[in-house]
Amino acid sequence: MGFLTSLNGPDYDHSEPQIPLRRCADLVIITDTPKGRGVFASKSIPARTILDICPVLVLGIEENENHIKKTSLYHYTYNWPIKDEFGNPHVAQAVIFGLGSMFNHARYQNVGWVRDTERQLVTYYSLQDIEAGEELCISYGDRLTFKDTDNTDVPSEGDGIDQLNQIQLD
Ligand SMILES: C[S@@+](CC[C@H](N)C(=O)[O-])C[C@H]1O[C@@H](n2cnc3c(N)ncnc32)[C@H](O)[C@@H]1O
Repeated sequence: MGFLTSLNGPDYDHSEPQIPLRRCADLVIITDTPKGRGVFASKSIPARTILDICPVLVLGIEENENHIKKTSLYHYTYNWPIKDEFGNPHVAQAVIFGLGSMFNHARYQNVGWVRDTERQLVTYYSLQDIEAGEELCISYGDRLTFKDTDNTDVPSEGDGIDQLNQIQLD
């Protein structure tokens, strides 16, 4: 069985209401980075280490449109697939508790994640060996609402290219 399969597979007994949680101990938050707060490795972390298993709050689509979109919380939400009463798919937003909301964006991310829609969890894991002192980042996609401090290739304002558009977390 593969590593990712084991995140959603036999490790979890879906008939049990009890969900095992795991967080890697070798992580710190640094508060004064160019990206604001960020998650960093305090020791080296091997590839495919589970970093955090985070519970999720799925927001109603109208709740998000009418309220959350007007607040800073919106910049911490993930796209979350849901189905309506007729089984039609929609994309809602979800607040991720735990470290999931603290990972900054990098185009070359070293953190991957797996969504468990049934149990409303996201599991984060290292995609590669990570050195002590390295920042742990996910990719938010290529439509960002902010200027990426890592990416010096972003065209300057006035180039007519609207790159800093909407956040897109998957
Ligand atoms: C989900 S939060 C990440 C945690 C955040 N840094 C904090 O201090 O709470 C997303 C916000 O972090 C900042 N951010 C994340 N990645 C960034 C990057 N590559 N360059 C600049 N700012 C970034 C942006 O302000 C973005 O709206």
